[in-house]
Amino acid sequence: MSVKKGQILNLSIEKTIFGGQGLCRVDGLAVFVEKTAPGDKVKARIIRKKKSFALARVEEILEPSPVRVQAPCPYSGMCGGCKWQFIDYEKQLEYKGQQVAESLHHIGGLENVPVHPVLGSELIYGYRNKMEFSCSDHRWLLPDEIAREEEVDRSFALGLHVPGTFHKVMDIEKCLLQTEDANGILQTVHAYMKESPLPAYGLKSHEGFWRFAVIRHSVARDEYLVNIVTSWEELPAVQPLADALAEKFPKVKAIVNNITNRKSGVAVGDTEICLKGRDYIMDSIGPWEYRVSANSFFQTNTRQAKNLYQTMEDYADLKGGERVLDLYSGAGTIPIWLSPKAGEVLGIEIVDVAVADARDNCERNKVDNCTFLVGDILETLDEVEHKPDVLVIDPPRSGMHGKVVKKVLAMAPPKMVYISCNPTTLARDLELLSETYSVEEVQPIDMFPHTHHIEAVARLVKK
Ligand SMILES: C[S@@+](CC[C@H](N)C(=O)[O-])C[C@H]1O[C@@H](n2cnc3c(N)ncnc32)[C@H](O)[C@@H]1O
Repeated sequence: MSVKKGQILNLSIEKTIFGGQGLCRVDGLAVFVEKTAPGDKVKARIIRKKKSFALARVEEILEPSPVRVQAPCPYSGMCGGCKWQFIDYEKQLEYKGQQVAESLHHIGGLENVPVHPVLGSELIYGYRNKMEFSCSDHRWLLPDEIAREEEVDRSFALGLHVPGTFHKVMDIEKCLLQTEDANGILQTVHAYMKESPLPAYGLKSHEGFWRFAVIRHSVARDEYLVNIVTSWEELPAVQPLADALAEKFPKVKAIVNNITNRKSGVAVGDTEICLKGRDYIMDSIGPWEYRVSANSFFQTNTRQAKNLYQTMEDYADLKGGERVLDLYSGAGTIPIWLSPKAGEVLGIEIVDVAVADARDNCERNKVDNCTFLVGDILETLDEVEHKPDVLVIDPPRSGMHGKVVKKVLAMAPPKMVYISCNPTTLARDLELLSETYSVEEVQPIDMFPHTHHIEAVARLVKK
């Protein structure tokens, strides 16, 4: 049977793929079906047909999979924040483990790499220490809102994006991935911005004032940082919001205003103004205290970050006195974590504020064997004078630049630990590194319950 666009088919979902969709085959053709779980039997419409695959949308669930559970969030199924709430958590872990193993095999061509069972997250709701909410001058309506469209004010939204879209923002009252207090903060910011005479940013027109509200929580101290991102500086508009937040929420210890007129949908300002209290919060991972500024990277699941760093330390297997190089070092969390056993650790990071945090964090923790270089790894790697004994790599989702991989291979450290938040780029990079390194084992760690995202730590040894 040849599959055609518009056709309605009865499908049995076999598995999930990276990206979170369900997969089944129709006469050998891969059909990806959104919002389904393995074991689902669905009636679905083909919405796109390509030579090697098709996409289908569910019209009706004929028989739900036994792995389905009731999703507690009212936005589940519509919001891009987390798409897997309707799948039992133990099964999510199983699927994520399979995806890591299959990426290594299919993308990296790496066979027989031991992939350990996924380490689950202690908290599966309220686990995120940072949420970024987008403003929009056009509220995207949910199905039940479409029915009463006239009653809904469509001129403002503060919330999360519809999956895969840059301009469709759903208005979010609360997000179950953050704390209750953070939801209270979100509602106060929402009410203030909506009432403000200044307009929300238009994601198509690129005009408007209010751009993002970023809420950061310190698990160790139970304190909050709120970052209000605007298109231009206008203190009379933002200062009353900061004052109101500080008065209503004593746990809010830091409020900043990032200002950017860039069109990119990134909540980072070209300038930052401290509106109230500090311009950072303090958090801990394990025994270490870390200062975290609005624009510094910090692992978003603080409790699980401890397991991530413990795995990284186990894989680095320092015997004492080694020279360690940490690429993509953020706020210095990994160098400080390894500092008691290492001889010296050099971190490289592109964001200068994060490096300032890293240096401050060394002082606070009385660590004196870590140094940092600010810059793009691609160029800054050339400034590294001494060959490291151990290399730790923790790049963004896009993985390492091909030229960085070449430089790493030329450096040829005896051991490497690669931490990745994207199994596909992990597999790609490990394949390139496997020229000289054997991948001994991989430990997937779930930092992001209810999403398809999965962190993985790989141990590499020079052949
Ligand atoms: C996944 S985070 C890891 C941070 C840190 N290792 C941690 O555990 O918190 C990746 C970091 O790489 C930095 N980064 C991204 N591209 C970079 C580049 N080309 N050169 C240097 N650093 C980069 C980001 O700013 C971010 O801090």
